[in-house]
Amino acid sequence: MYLKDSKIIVIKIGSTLLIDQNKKIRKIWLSEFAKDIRELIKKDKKIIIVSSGAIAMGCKKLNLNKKNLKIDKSQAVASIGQIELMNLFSEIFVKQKINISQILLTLEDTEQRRRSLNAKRTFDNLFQLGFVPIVNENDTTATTEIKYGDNDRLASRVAQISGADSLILLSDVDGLYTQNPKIYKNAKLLKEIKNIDKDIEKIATKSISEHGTGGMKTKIDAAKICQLSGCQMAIANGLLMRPIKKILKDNNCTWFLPKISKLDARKKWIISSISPKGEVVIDDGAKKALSNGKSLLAAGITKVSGKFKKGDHIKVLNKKNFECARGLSSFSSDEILRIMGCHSKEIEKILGYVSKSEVIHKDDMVEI
Ligand SMILES: Nc1ncnc2c1ncn2[C@@H]1O[C@H](COP(=O)(O)OP(=O)(O)O)[C@@H](O)[C@H]1O
Ligand SMILES: N[C@@H](CCC(=O)OP(=O)(O)O)C(=O)O
Repeated sequence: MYLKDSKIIVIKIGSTLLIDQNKKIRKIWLSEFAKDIRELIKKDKKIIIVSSGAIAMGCKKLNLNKKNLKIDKSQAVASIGQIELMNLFSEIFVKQKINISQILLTLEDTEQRRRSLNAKRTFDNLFQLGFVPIVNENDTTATTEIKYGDNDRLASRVAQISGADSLILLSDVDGLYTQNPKIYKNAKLLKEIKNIDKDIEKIATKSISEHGTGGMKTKIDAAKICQLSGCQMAIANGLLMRPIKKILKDNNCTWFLPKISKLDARKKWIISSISPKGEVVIDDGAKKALSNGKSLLAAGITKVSGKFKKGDHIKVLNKKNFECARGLSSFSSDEILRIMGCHSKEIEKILGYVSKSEVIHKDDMVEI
């Protein structure tokens, strides 16, 4: 599918792209990149940018060297640099009429299910409002043990949470090479990777630049997360002007292909929920419909138990009280109490507002 057909795209920008070796901000580059984003938005794509650079921008302002910073100092530097970073985006993106917002995440925000669902909701709402979220790690509060430390893995979690089709890690090289191309001039670019084996892990080494953090190692970790989320991931050269246009035109980068589809990844996540919040019992007609791959409608529900909210994981039981499916409810338990046994057409009248017609949509449900 690659980029052309992706609806939700996460793009990660490394610090090296925003600040050059002489500590100069690469404004022209960012302006060109903003044009790329404008083009994608025009094609109705939803974009999330994950941008590094808080520490690099803070170091620039304070005239410090990133390599010698201790963790507590770097947290203060990040807090100073994050404003600089967002001011930079704001100044440049406004010229392309792109609305931006800021989201600062910690490891806990992406690893705890409820918090990650909240983050997903915020992304969805920002898309609806027509804003491009710009994400960074909340470096000011994250300490070593609870820190991503690199935005490559953070970006892959953001891609997973937002249900992205593609993640692009823009770096200072064309992609993953057989050896570090900054050291070995005859290294060869690998264009497509289906399986991340030991050989791939071995060639992905650290960065040699002052501002880069994880090198290829953390990009491979990110690729592994993407492969299991049904998201394709590219490492591409961001130093070029209009880097996204270049990918669309030449595709001269490294693509990591997902191991499962996005739908399967979602279903795997649904089935692996450890604590469903409630249950609904269904009649034989509804059971038959589920076995035929249909959604669960209110008409087939005979009982509801537990207290749950819209979007929560629930169990579906047959009339003998055996679990036959699991899914994400489109209604709260209180709402289901009022609409169960009713025809879908009646729901709006009963609840007094417009809502979905399925209690669990087939894409949000796994049969057991
Ligand atoms: N096998 C490899 N192929 C490409 N780059 C590699 C490889 N091994 C190590 N690298 C290093 O990874 C760097 C990119 O990562 P990094 O500096 O962390 O950038 P970013 O800011 O984009 O995260 C390259 O500049 C290169 O020095
Ligand atoms: N959150 C940090 C980013 C750390 C990071 O991943 O940097 P990079 O390797 O340049 O993408 C910052 O904003 O400085």
